[in-house]
Amino acid sequence: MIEIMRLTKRYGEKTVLDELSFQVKPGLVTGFLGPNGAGKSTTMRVLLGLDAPTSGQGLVNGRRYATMRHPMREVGALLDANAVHGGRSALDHLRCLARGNRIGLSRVTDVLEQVGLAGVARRRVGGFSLGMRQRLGTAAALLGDPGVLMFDEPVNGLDPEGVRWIRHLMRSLAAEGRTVLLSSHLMSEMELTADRLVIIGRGRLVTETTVGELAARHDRGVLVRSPRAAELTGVLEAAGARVETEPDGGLVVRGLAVAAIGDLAAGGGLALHEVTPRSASLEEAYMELTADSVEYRAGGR
Ligand SMILES: Nc1ncnc2c1ncn2[C@@H]1O[C@H](COP(=O)(O)OP(=O)(O)OP(=O)(O)O)[C@@H](O)[C@H]1O
Repeated sequence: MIEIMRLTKRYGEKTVLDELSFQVKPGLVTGFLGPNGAGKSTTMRVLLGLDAPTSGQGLVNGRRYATMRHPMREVGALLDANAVHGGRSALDHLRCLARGNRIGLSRVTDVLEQVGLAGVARRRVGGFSLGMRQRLGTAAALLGDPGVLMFDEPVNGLDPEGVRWIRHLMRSLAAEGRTVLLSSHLMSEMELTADRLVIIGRGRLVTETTVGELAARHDRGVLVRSPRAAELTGVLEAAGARVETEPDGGLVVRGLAVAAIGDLAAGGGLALHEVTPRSASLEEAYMELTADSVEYRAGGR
């Protein structure tokens, strides 16, 4: 369990986190989304004791990171895949971490297998591609078999096979009952991986939701065409739908699912020539939600 409680972080005049509060529950993948500069990395850094909050706090299993005796056994994190000594081998890097955290060396072999790096374990990390470093960072996060895991943009640098692997790994870690927090600025990635979504912008909570809820909230109705549109409107409205007629005669129906519209039309003997759900894509919904909090935007918009 991760608890962010009224977390505020200022750098000089700049407020990076502004009374941010949310919780991340076990057994789920929680997607942590926000535009560039929203404060995702800063939140994770505070949780890991790498940055001190200006006020408020971030707790893992009810405790601050700094007070944990063997932190890697409680929380594993991948923040920056490049933050590793290039002169060492993957094996030495992990062994060193294991010793420092009183973790049995057999775990090193296990996690190297798990992330697919067993074959290159003795190679110098300096020669690793970004994707391989992401895997090594993931291995380090998993080393202490922690119940809480945090990954900052873990798919950066991974090829499609690697992206699929990470997605599967996140889901299986959550299925084992672990708390998984996964940051990204890409909704498309979260759509496939996350159960819950925590969306922030400019250091503030925009919304806590699920993929399904977000899609429903941005439902734009179902476009229906029928040669007997007026009669169909009556039937649908009688069933509780809100129906608007478009200039070209199409009906935009809200409050009824596609199947219900089809059934009602069939029941009334009314032919349908088109039934198209017009839900906004999750990406559009996310862009709308965060439009006011985008800090860095290309010119001309
Ligand atoms: N040490 C620092 N000093 C001053 N400002 C900082 C510092 N670290 C981060 N910031 C600022 O804090 C803001 C939030 O940064 P953060 O990296 O947490 O965002 P993010 O949501 O992770 O973004 P991204 O998706 O780009 O990684 C940014 O505007 C950044 O410039």
